[in-house]
Amino acid sequence: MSTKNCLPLIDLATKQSPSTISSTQTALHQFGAFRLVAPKLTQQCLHSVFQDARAFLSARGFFQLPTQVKEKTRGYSAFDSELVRGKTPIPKETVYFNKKGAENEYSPPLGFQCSVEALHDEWTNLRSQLFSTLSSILDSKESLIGTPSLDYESLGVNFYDSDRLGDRVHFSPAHMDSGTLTILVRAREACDGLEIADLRTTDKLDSEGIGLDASFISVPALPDEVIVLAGTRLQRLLGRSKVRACVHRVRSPTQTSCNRCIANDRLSLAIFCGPPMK
Ligand SMILES: O=C(O)CCC(=O)C(=O)O
Ligand SMILES: [Fe+2]
Repeated sequence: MSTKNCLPLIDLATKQSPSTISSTQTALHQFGAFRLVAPKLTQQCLHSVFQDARAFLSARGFFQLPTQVKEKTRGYSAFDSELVRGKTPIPKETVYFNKKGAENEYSPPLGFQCSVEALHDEWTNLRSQLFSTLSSILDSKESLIGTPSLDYESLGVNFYDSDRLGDRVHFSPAHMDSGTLTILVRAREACDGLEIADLRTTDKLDSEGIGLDASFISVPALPDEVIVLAGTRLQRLLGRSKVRACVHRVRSPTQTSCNRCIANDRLSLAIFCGPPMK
């Protein structure tokens, strides 16, 4: 089953056709996900954010800084420090931006902050339109936009290094995100291990059960597109009959059946967000 057939592509610059509307309704129920045209986001990520995050040619990226420096940096979350379902460590490092938290000795390097800010500006141009399009596709009686308790944003740059994985097969075990939507931006490495569950292939409702039982499809990173995942908050708000929270996982490169995956490390950028006030 190819992603292009399963996950519809929304282009916010055009009116949604009846067939896009109906395939998006289906996809939100079957996978909790769809694709979004966002060339400015992917370009900013590839040409700027990811280069500041990872060593590139001669320049040292944030994740190659000494551990003692990273650990004192605001927003940094160390390797294996985050847990899925409160028990399984995730073999990744992340730096979170615009998340309220303890003040730390260091800020992320200025260039890195600026490139993330430029990407965030591109995202801000899409945010209201994405949520209003989603409301109309789902014919939602809940007003998504303008609800103070839903208006939040946090942005994380994730770094996965297969040298530190040991015998684990997943960079990220199957899980659901707890927010409203997650926008995932990745490098153009066609098949980078991201997989989502086909929720019609299982009766299980919890992410652990779904992870063990469901069929998963791989979601390649396509040029100029990002993936939008529904979180448990959107599922609760609109009801499981309309939207299911996406269960997703990331296979390590050695476990990916695609021989174009040669990179040992992997970067992704996740924007966790709810609808804005206007
Ligand atoms: O790295 C990815 O592609 C997935 C990241 C993810 O699932 C998350 O940050 O919640
Ligand atoms: Fe996630």
